[in-house]
Amino acid sequence: MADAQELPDAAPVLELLNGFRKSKVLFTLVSLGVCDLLQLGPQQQQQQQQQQQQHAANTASSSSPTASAAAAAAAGNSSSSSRHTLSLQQLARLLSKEGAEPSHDGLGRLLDAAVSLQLLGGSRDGYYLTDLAHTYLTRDSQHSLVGYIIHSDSLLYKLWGDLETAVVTGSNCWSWAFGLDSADVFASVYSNDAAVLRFMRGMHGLCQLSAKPVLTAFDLTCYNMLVDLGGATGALAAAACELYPQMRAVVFDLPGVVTKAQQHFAAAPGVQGLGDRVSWVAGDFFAESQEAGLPAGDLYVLSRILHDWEEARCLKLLRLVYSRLPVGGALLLCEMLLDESGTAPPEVLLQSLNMLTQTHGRERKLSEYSHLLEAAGFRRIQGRKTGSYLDAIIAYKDVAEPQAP
Ligand SMILES: C[S@@+](CC[C@H](N)C(=O)[O-])C[C@H]1O[C@@H](n2cnc3c(N)ncnc32)[C@H](O)[C@@H]1O
Repeated sequence: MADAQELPDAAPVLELLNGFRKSKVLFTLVSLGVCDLLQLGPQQQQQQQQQQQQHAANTASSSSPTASAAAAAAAGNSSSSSRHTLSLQQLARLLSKEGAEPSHDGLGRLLDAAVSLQLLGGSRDGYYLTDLAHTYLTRDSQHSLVGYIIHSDSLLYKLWGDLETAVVTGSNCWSWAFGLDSADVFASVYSNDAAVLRFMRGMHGLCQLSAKPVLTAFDLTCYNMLVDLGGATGALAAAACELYPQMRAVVFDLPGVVTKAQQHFAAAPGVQGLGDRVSWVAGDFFAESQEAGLPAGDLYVLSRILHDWEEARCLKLLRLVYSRLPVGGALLLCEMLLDESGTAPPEVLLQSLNMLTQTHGRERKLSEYSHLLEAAGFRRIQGRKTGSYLDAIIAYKDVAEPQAP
């Protein structure tokens, strides 16, 4: 047996072994709403409690300010230089459910772990949000990742719990983890109204992270009408209109998603103010008769769409886009690019496993996207690593009909 000195350091194994614990601290901190409470601070908390009491006493009053209005006001006032602090006792009281406070011991351990992970600062006498948490872990932040964190906690964590089965069978985990339909992925993702909104909030936050880098990876100044297929909340479409003053955009998505986008996101920061430059159309890009359904444009976008599907459906969608584009038009793909070796970067390989647990798709190399795009008729295909969450690929329609392969 090898001498102890010859053993490789076990630290990387222990780091991997414990990785899920860190994720779960983040998930629990956010799902309990600790960061939102710290963002509000004691004054706003008191104000909010008074408003709730007033509201309860006078339910007829429709002009009572809401908690989120108070949160927005607090968000406006809050900065890293004027941090709110709440003690363990205060937080426990604010987190009471039906009069029962959470265990001070349990909550204290969670909060101290969050301090060690640089999500919070302070100690039991007074915790506060770090800049990181203030920006990404509060619901009302313009850059909030709370939606994707809640989605990860409520769905992905359980789907990944069945990774071994996914690996052995080569298919997603919806039926094992939730008893849902593994064949109809989006029917499973959108299993109820709350799930639709949760997924959309998740997509919104992540999309905002890389919208600018993917939209500036290539020169898009000559396009006037962007069609974002599967564009969900309109985050990317809105960012495109902000970056390119000549551009208008239409977001195409499933009917239930479009309804929610119009209800909940049309007034979101970044989307609001663009007037009628961003609009939504409901439909199904896999429906049989698509000629009339898909909006017309000179720049189509597929952002995190192809990674949901196997090659046959990707090709079907790419051929449809090609047929709808005018000559001179382009398609922008926003996806994570695998290196040509197929063994890096790690985050893309992990995302490909993530797609295995929940979709029919995978992450791909530029050469694999090129192959699909060429088969659909596209030419002059270029890929760019953006250094951000998503990479960009552009492909052009130079001739009216796809050439025979
Ligand atoms: C992974 S999300 C990507 C959302 C957005 N493009 C982004 O990057 O944040 C996939 C999107 O495709 C939409 N979608 C799935 N199947 C669709 C279909 N058959 N027709 C239209 N949209 C669809 C979903 O509703 C969802 O908004």
